[in-house]
Amino acid sequence: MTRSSLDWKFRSSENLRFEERKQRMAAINTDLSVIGYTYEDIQNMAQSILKNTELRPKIGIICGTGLGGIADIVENPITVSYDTIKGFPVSTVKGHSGKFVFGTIKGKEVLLMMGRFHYYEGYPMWKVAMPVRVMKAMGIEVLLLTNAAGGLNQDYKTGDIMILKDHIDLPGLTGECVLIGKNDERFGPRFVATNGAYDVELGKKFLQIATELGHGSIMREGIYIMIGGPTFSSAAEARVLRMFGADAVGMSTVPESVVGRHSSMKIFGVSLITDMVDLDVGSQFQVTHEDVLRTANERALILQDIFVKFVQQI
Ligand SMILES: O=P(O)(O)O[C@H]1O[C@H](CO)[C@@H](O)[C@H]1O
Ligand code: HPA
Repeated sequence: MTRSSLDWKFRSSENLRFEERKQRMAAINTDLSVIGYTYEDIQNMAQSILKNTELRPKIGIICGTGLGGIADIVENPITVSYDTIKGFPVSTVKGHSGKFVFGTIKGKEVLLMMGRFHYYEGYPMWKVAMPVRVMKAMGIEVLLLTNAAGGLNQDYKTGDIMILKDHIDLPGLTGECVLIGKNDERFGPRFVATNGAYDVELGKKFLQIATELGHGSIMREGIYIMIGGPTFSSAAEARVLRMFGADAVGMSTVPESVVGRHSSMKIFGVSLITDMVDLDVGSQFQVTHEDVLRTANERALILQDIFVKFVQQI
């Protein structure tokens, strides 16, 4: 074979791979029979995002509903909108703006995800947490998860801040685990222990900083349970969740935590208790997304203060 025909063969196979990749990325967003992003898909997304910045942060923060204010503490922010990243899902929930923010907090490099994906938006579970794999591919080693959650523990109050000691993966327990599907060992092992997922030292540090800043009275440590949503729990359901041992309920975080653990990341999780879940069967109390956003807004400055010091000390 002559050199030029070899070149041609090489180039046409490259083109073919490019075409296949393009079709695959399109199918990922539209065809539910496509399960998962390949390792190469994830690497490509990570590389395309990193082209926007010279920063290479090791700390990643996922901002929960209404908690995007954490980005206000980021110095010299560089934003990368999700809709500019080929194959990346889009945010559809109010309070999730849909972009990555690179920058520094008191000089320490960070990467924020302003806008997470939820199962109730219609995304398959594997897609909900795939940004965590992209973050890992970008070099993130410590993952800080934040969320808005409803209080189940009757000692809690709206506005409390709960450090996650553990979680209950209700969808996972009922057959919708985020790691279902073909496993690529380059992401992590087939079977993964999720016990002890939340780093104890990070939890202690967060609590200590919050207490030093004078917020000790609103700090809690507890167990988060994930429900699929988008319905808020009925009182009878909430009683079951409480009986399971959960202190707070939400519709996110657990898939990200599981994928983070699968990817050998250090994980910290915190819930802002945006509302107290009614356990009184027959009560007409109805919580709304606006209630959640309002509490998140009210607590924004406190969370920012804690995060500035927390990130500095990681
Ligand atoms: O978990 P995050 O994304 O913080 O949001 C919580 O708030 C929304 C409900 O108001 C749900 O999406 C729930 O999961
Ligand atoms: N239930 C479920 N998810 C939530 C809640 C809640 O009360 N508040 C914020 N996210």
